[in-house]
Amino acid sequence: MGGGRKRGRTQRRHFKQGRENVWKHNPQRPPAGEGGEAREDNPSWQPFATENPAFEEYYKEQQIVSEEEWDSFMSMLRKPLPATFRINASCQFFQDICSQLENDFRKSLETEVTDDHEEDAIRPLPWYPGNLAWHLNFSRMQLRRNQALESFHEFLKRENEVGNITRQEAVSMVPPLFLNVQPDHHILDMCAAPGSKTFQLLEMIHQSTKPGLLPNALVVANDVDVQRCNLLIHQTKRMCTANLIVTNHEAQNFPGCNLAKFCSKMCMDEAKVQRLEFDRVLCDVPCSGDGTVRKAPDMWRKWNAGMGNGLHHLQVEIAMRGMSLLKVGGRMVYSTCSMNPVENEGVVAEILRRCGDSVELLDVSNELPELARRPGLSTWKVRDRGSWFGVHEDVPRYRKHVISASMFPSGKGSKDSGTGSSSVEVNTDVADADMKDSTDMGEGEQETTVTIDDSNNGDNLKTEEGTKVDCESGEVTTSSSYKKLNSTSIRTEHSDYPLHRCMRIVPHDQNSGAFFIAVLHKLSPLNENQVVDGVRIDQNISKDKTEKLEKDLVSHKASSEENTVHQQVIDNANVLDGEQNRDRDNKSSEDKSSEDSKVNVNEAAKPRQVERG
Ligand SMILES: C[S@@+](CC[C@H](N)C(=O)[O-])C[C@H]1O[C@@H](n2cnc3c(N)ncnc32)[C@H](O)[C@@H]1O
Repeated sequence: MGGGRKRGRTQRRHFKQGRENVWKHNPQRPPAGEGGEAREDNPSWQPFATENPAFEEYYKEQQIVSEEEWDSFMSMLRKPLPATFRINASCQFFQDICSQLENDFRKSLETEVTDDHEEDAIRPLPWYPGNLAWHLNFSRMQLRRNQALESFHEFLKRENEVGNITRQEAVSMVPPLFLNVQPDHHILDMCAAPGSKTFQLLEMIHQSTKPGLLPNALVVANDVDVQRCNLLIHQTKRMCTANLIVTNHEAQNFPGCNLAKFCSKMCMDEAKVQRLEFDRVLCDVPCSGDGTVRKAPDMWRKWNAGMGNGLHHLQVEIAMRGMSLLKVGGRMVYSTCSMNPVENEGVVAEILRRCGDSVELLDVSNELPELARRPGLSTWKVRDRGSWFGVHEDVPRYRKHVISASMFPSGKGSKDSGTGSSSVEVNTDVADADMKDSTDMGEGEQETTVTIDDSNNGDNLKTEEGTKVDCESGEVTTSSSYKKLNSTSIRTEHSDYPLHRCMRIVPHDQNSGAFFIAVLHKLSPLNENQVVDGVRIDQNISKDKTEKLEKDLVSHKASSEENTVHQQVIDNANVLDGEQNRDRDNKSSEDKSSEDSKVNVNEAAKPRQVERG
């Protein structure tokens, strides 16, 4: 307990220091001595600059909302985000908490309503099942400062601390709901920290289990950042569950795990080792986070188009690893708190391209009907160093290693694609982004920390030929092959995939943050080419590469046969999926045919053309 208190204080100190840094950069900082603390109730003064012309230009061009609603969209983005929380339906005092909210607070807080559009001080979110999620007509700041709200604030803090409620941004509660979790599921949360969605998943598996009994389900919550894993553990220990494993891996290289069901002697027999496959995968990837701007207003200052471009490949690789770890018949939800199509529809389209007929994008329009959402985009553009590109072919050759074909709607690369379309690295050339989620934070937790190295995305950028390009005007001041394309006259393309099935949540539809969600269903095992090191199936793999793949597959098989490990969960880092499955009794899988997963090495090494259209 003492340690927890200490950590809380340290986090608060870091949070304050973070604020101070924001103040330093904020030209609208109130003059000293004018009592100038951030005051949301003073309309004439904003604690942060809530403008960024590049941001506005970008999203206007991407047409994420219509021209008519642009002003409502922008003005909602500039408003502080109302606080929301979720009740833990698996907790002992669940009924008492519900009745306290309905019968006491809902009435006693009525007089505190300040928003003309809202009648209730607190109300359940209509789309969340069982009235378990609540919306407050107060921001977190108001909650802290308003005397009349003090007892309510104390209630929230107390119940949050013991795990009876969780303070979490409304839109962040959406992805787990689309997983349709059952109490016997194996669930992988690939990028889990700080753990709000993990907690939600734990609530779901415990909710339908009788008190005192443990569900058969297992949640594996992973994050690459060890400090954030600490936050994740701190968050999830409130659940007192035995059904959680926290891991610290790169999600894109998440190891294949085998379950040894019986005692160690039996494990000697390879036939008894069972591969751990997941019925559900949550792929809530690191993203530019611009959908959280209402909660993290320093995003206005930090935002640049390169942030999304720089994360696209990592997001694809994480999602592909998730897909390969998913059982046939299972669901994976891909989500971001970004509005950027390069991080959203662009990634989903690339997953569909790589997985071919093995994966479908589900139409979930009949699930959570009260949740206001918009269809995903089928057309978008890519912005790089001040220029817009609608097709990959128009990207200058020397930028093709950064701006790859997979970022575009068709995913089709030009002949001079360079390595771009098969790159699996995070493009630190574009933005060195250390993305932190800010959708879910309780009291005393840290606020968003987004560290973007935008040195390459400043106003004036140097091209590789040493030519200066003005990012916003796009003017080239000396001769260069990097020519500005007028965004209205550029060629654009349309994706053939049913990307309208993706869901976009926009802030002005239901007074929330912005979010992106896609629900994917695995229909059959992935072809090995689809998962091996991100090798693109739509490329002609050279003979050399094919031979190398064959060799790797054979040598992997040999080594995995030599190294039979005897432990309860056997961790085979970075092994190829199908290969690992081979020759094993794979009864746990819902595979429609276990024969499907027995891939012939020579067959597997051949490129398979499954791209549509
Ligand atoms: C959007 S946040 C996740 C929020 C979390 N799902 C929740 O609801 O609380 C993204 C997380 O991805 C983690 N991350 C970044 N790169 C990663 C990688 N390569 N593998 C695994 N996790 C990664 C970050 O540390 C961060 O905690």
